[in-house]
Amino acid sequence: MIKIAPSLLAADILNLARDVKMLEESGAHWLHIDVMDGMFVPNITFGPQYVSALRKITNLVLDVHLMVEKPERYIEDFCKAGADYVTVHCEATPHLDRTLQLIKFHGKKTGVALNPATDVRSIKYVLDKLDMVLLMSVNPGFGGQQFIESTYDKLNELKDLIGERKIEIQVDGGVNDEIGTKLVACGATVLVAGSYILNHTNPKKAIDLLKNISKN
Ligand SMILES: O=C(CO)[C@@H](O)[C@H](O)COP(=O)(O)O
Ligand SMILES: [Fe+2]
Repeated sequence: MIKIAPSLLAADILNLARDVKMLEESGAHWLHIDVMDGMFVPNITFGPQYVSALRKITNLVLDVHLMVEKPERYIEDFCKAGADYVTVHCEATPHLDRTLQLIKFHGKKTGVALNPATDVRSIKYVLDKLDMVLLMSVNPGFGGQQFIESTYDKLNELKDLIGERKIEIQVDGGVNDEIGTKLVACGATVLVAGSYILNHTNPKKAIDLLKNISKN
């Protein structure tokens, strides 16, 4: 089954609890939390406090996407705040293997994110430590950007690299139902969608369309 992970970057920050309840009632599986530090990416967003506040109001999977330089500095904080998945960028640390071990040490699921220009082979030697790979289909930093078409080829390469291993394949950036259909055909198992879901006139309908992709 395809998992749908709305990005809270597109939620109304002053009505966060309302939006989370609406996403729960609309059938979202995960909540995707975009953490940006103003260094790895130009934008600044949320910290561990945001995750602990969410943890108090929802049982949905909290999927934390760290767009942060040297994420190893913050793994403990985000794990203790209640993250379920912690995803770090392979471009952001010289110590990817150690950082993944740290996430596992705290009992959480591991993810590695790859920017659009990063070769999938850069994660070849950490595959045995991964629960998820996140392919960025826009350049990280902002919601509402246009999907990058080369992501489909990259997905095919990633699937070959992963082989029979049980690793979730998440795609993040510019996803809608039409693009999602092609992504799932190429092997994506988790779809992140921010503006498509939260700016939709009927977010439940947007989630339903994404959820129904696997049945097509
Ligand atoms: O990580 C990021 C952006 O850096 C994403 O999670 C976006 O927040 C997705 O938003 P849309 O492209 O779906 O609007
Ligand atoms: Fe993200």
